[in-house]
Amino acid sequence: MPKRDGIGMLRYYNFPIDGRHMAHQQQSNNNRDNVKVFTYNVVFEPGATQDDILDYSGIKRIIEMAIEGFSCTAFCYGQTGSGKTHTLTGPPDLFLGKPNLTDPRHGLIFRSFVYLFRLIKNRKDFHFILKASFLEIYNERVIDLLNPGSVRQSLAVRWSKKSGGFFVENLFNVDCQELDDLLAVLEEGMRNRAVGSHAMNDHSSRSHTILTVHIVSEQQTDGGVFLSKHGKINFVDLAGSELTKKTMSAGKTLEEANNINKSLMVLGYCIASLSDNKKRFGHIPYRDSQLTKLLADSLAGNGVTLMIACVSPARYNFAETLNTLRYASRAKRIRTKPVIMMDPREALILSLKRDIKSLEMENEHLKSVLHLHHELNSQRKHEGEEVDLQQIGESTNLPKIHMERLPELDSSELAELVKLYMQENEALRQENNHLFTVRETILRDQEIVCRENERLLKKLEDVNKVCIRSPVIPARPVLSSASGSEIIGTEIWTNPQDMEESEESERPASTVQQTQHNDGIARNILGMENILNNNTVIH
Ligand SMILES: Nc1ncnc2c1ncn2[C@@H]1O[C@H](COP(=O)(O)OP(=O)(O)OP(=O)(O)O)[C@@H](O)[C@H]1O
Repeated sequence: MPKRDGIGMLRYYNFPIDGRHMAHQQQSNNNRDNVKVFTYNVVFEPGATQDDILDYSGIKRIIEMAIEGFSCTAFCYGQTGSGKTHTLTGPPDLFLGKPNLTDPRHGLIFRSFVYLFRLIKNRKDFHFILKASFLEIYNERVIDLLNPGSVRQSLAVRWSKKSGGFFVENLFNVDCQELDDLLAVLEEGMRNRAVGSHAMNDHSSRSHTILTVHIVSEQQTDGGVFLSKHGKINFVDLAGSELTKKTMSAGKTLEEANNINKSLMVLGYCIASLSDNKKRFGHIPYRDSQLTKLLADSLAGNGVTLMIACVSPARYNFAETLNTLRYASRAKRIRTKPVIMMDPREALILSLKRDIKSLEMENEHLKSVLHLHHELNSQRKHEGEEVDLQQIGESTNLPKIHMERLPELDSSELAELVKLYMQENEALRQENNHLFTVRETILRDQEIVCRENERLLKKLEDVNKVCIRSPVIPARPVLSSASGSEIIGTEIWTNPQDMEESEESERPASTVQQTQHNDGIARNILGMENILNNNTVIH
């Protein structure tokens, strides 16, 4: 059994072959070049149980995402009689009497509800509010399966500017505190949905159904703010595409089949356009059917969608199966950008809170850097060094507000606080930039002085070498009185006649001492410069 979560999934029964085998089987009849290869995230063989579908289809991850605030959808697609309803809800007789909760035939919806409540029970730090609705689209009319009324009045599908999507007006949304409430919604809807029979299925769905569970999760954050996320999960059981010749539909069933096929065709156009990189940003004909209006968000919005393609491997159904396989692999190419749905006011508060926190941190950091410079500055001043640094303002104009108090502020006050922080941080940034520029200049000066020092040291060495080699007549002070080893203002001269003698003769004390004496080297360098430029006579 494959174990990968994914958006595309294939289920078939009765015959042990998958989509790839199907193509190979056909190829023996036709040309070898006609082999069709399709790839899906998971392929379920006939032996797969309902539990396997829950474990390996990826639906568990989808439910977790719905709890985290994403808009999720799981839908079954395929020709009539291929097992869509069986996969989602199990056989229809499950809902006739009192349901047996341990029946292994229960489908994906029932199992997902159990899994959902298990997850919710484990997340004690959240408060959950669950609501469910169940509708069907029958002959392009939207009917509330939880409140169909005696005449099965249809509801209007409208566009919401606020949410930027379509919604069904006056649809019943039932509070579901317990698992039983959700199961009751499922049972009620299954009892009310339109079912008919034709040559290919005794219990054929004559409508598309959408069961939606809205999950609002509330959590108290560190700052005391309550954050709520609005996730949802749609379970969509599409009516099967029908070749009316095969189903031998007539009268009412024929009208139903035409409407089913028409809406599936529009769904096909939408999927084809969305999966084509050139067309996906163009016009998508969502408005051409009620089904695509209500699935628009799942197909291309900010949601996550799991598609389960159901096929019949019988040779008799080859054309329909190939169609479904193509449909599913096209749908697999659609890319959505899932986002967590939050209350806009709470999302604003959360983002402002995040801004304040990061600005506060930046503020602290900038202040500490400035403080460091300030200390350095005072130290230098103390040592008598002249440093031209700007004085640093210790105090700030920011109101000191504790994080716990933030929830009490309304969004305009929060925005004002963010503005103040931004102004203050901008000023601190500028001050810091100035200090860094000064620092850079000082470092550059220091480097120049060092280089100059090195140059002079080298010169000094050269001079010393010459002095050592030359016989030296004792130094005669010419400028101020020279003391000890210092040669400032000392004239050194050599007598050419004494050259030979000089090698044996003792070096003058001043020179010897100077080469051994490294203290006050900087002053010596200055002195030597003087000598080289003015007084020294070297023969
Ligand atoms: N995996 C399966 N294992 C056993 N029986 C199955 C399986 N899939 C489908 N069936 C049986 O096949 C019949 C048709 O299945 P189902 O009604 O689920 O098809 P459908 O795709 O929903 O058809 P329609 O589009 O007409 O509603 C049912 O009797 C169902 O119990």
